[in-house]
Amino acid sequence: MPVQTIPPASSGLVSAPPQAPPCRSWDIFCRVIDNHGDLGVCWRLAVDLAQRGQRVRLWIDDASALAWMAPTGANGVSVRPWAEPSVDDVPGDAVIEAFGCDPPAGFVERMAQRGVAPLWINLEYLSAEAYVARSHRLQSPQWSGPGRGLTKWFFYPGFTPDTGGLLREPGLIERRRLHQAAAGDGAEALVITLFCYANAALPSLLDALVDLPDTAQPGGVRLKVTPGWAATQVVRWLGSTEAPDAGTVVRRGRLDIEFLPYLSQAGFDELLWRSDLNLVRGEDSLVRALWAGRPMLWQVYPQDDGAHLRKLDAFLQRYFGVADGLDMAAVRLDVQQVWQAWNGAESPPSVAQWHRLLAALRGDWCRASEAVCGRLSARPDLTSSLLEFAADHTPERAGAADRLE
Ligand SMILES: Cc1cn([C@H]2C[C@H](O)[C@@H](COP(=O)(O)OP(=O)(O)O[C@H]3O[C@@H](C)[C@H](O)[C@@H](O)[C@H]3O)O2)c(=O)[nH]c1=O
Repeated sequence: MPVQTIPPASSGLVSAPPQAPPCRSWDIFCRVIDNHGDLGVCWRLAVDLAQRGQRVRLWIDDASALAWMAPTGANGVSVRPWAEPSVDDVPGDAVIEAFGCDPPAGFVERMAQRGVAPLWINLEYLSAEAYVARSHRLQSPQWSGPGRGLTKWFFYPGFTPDTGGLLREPGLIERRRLHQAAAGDGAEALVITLFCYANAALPSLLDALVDLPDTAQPGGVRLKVTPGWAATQVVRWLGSTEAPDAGTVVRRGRLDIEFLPYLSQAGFDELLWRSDLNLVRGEDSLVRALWAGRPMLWQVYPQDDGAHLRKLDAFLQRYFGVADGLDMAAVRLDVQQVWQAWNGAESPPSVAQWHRLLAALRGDWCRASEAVCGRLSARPDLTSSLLEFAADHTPERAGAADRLE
């Protein structure tokens, strides 16, 4: 494979490793608990590893969503049903257990029996909270059970250099910028993408969009509504009970509401790139909205004990820390407040507050979002960190380090 030329680190465009890493085989285990994020993250990681020359098997208990998320599959990724292994299923060089999903006991036994034990990684959820950096790369020796004698390593994605970083395929930001440049500035209508959970602040946004004065947005607004919670709530706000077919557009004043089908991940990313405001949820679409370089509001997966609000605060601190010094003073307070309200921590924003934010979408807020993307994407990405971790933990290297101590 040819050595790639990469721009200098200061440009923020570095996204390809300087040299192809040695080919290893990876097993990724994923259980679909709820929603689409578990599979979404595992699929992106599997494809990213495969595109960097690795061999990947993705073991999954429910692959049905791949029919729309990845209808064409991906070279180098083999999707396997979650099951006890057959005699031919020799564990690969590295085994990733996504989100503590407990691979089948028989597979873990095989890992312990392998001549050279695989590197066993528990890939955790993304958070900006402080425990992430503290827990990243901690090891947990297995004293009993099928994996006895093996070590499991905790690997945390994150926003800072002392974490595993964020998923970002090589060349992604460059491709996104080219796509946006080709689409040209400012389609007439303001485009807003809606992907959310049950959200008490949503009606206030819809009311504000219908009330948006002609002078504020002469081209009107196009709201793109994803299937599921988003569509159900918009339908309720429209006073209806049944979600219309995908592709249907409903008009209210100068607001066009378009009901979308499920898109492939690539199509979903492009949707975010073409939007002026991305309302996203969960961790995977949060990251993709950051890479879109456009204004966004994130709804954290709600938890009964309020843990999501701590997660939100930690993220906002990080986000506005990264945005420090950027020219978004005029909207900063509104963005922070509306972000809290979007997560139920405050009462829904007023129509006037929404209007102030909407007015900044193609101005300060947009420029700040691109700058935040540039700063975050200058850091190593998650797949590169995993490959580096695997290189540091090949048995030969680990053995050499042991001998030196
Ligand atoms: C709407 C849509 C989403 N997607 C993809 C993008 C993402 O990979 C995935 C959505 O994942 P997320 O953004 O993470 O949101 P989510 O809400 O679906 O997933 C969540 O589930 C909870 C159980 C977890 O605890 C959360 O951490 C989170 O992962 O679906 C498409 O590919 N096409 C689409 O049309």
